[in-house]
Amino acid sequence: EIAIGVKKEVDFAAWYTNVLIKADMLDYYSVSGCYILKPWSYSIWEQIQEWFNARIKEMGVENAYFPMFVSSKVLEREKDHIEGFSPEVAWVTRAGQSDLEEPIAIRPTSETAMYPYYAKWIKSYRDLPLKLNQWNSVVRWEFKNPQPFLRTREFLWQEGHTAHLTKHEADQEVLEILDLYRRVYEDLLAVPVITGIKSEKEKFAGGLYTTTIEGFIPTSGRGIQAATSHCLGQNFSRPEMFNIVVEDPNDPTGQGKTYVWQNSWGLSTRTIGVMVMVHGDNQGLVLPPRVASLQVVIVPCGVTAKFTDEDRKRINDACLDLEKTLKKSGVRAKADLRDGYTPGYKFNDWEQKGVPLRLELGPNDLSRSQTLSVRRDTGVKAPLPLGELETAVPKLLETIQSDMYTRAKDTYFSRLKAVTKWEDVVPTLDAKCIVVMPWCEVEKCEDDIKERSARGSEQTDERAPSAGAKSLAIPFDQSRWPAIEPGKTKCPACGHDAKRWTMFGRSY
Ligand SMILES: O=C1CCCN[C@@H]1CCCn1cnc2cc(F)c(Cl)cc2c1=O
Ligand SMILES: [Mg+2]
Repeated sequence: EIAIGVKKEVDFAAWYTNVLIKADMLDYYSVSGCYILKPWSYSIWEQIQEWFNARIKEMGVENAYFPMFVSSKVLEREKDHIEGFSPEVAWVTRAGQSDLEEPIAIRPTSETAMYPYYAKWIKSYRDLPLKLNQWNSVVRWEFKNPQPFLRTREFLWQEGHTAHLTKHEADQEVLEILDLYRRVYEDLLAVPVITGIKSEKEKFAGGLYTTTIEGFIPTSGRGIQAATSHCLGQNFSRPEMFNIVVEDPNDPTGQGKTYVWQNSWGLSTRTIGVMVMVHGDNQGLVLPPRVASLQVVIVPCGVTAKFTDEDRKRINDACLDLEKTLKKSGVRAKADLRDGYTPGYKFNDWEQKGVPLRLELGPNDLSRSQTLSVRRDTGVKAPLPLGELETAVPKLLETIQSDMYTRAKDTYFSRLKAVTKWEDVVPTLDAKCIVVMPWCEVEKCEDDIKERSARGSEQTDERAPSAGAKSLAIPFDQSRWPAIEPGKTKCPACGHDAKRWTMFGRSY
């Protein structure tokens, strides 16, 4: 039976929320747009945190904590930084019965909370580089319909904010962090991403450039910005902004000053939503073993009513032995000895929760001193000799991890369509694919593409118009597509000279 009650390809939005509820990942909360992260999903965030935290510390980044409150005069420090964002800023206006003198913003991101203090603390080039990170939550009072993990009014993330003496140093770190983000998705979550740079229109307006990892959700055919690493340039350190300036040791006169070069980078619990959408199926969640809080569940089988109590005990003890053996070899395993539930019920329960591997153990298995393994990702069953579990199970988990990644990567790449003729754009988007175009990189052209690619815009029939395509990224790796011949290859949208292959698509 369809455990989730609705098929993924039939009603994706309903499937998504059903999976999250049935897998006990979250619960709805009394404030709309907010969700409770239950242990089954929070443990995934903890795995990501542990992995990422260790690696940024190796880079010399230190964790700190700034207050969540930002005074209005500080937040509005630079009009154009927050223009466009201000409708989503949440404000504290009252405490108890009394109104506050000045409303206080709840941080939507921490640049304006942190950088006045960067200016205070950075007095000499010897104070550089300053590399601080925060694990916190931010609030953005979005009005578009919320989606758990993907668009919520409060979300958990990390936000790194660094200051450097030179652009070169900042440029290097931007890419180093971006590669860590790529690895969080590809190595931990088995989710493929494409690294690249954002167009001028799509970048963080307050920065110099934005690098990004772009995910892809095959079921909806939409791209999704999976994490970003911005170089802010000197935009936030210049005098009109936070005036973060040091003497320049590289200046031959010895009198020179330089504004510091800054980066900021963020990865959020959106990671979890992407992982659910990419790997989940009609039985529910499918967890990559690397981040599964439970990697192996052991279920006693074949124990029927006619069995004596000591038979039942013999099987249960054997399951407990398996659990102990696996735990000793570093596998997160658990024997499900719950009374009153049939094996079938337990199978369904753990399949919905996405546990990567099930080991069934019945009297026949015991007599052959083997256990029947069942993979969650493919359903493939294979007997494993009890004596070889310490090596066979970790190996099988690694195989599951890499197979999940390979399958997702093959799907992603099969949906990247090189398009050189405008008439192929909308059909490609409608086929739930991403358009990769030799693009001119002119912002006006980008606006046109978005407008002209909104389905139902050019055709006469007013079918439900769907959002146009926006540029997702200019991939760093251009070698996947035929070389663009400067002055020869033309942009399919406007006919100007194309510069680089660029991904366009509908997106979250
Ligand atoms: O994306 C990241 C990584 C982590 C640190 N921050 C940057 C830029 C954040 C842009 N951004 C994003 N959303 C915002 C919402 C707001 F209400 C206000 Cl006032 C500002 C912003 C805003 O600057
Ligand atoms: Mg936003």
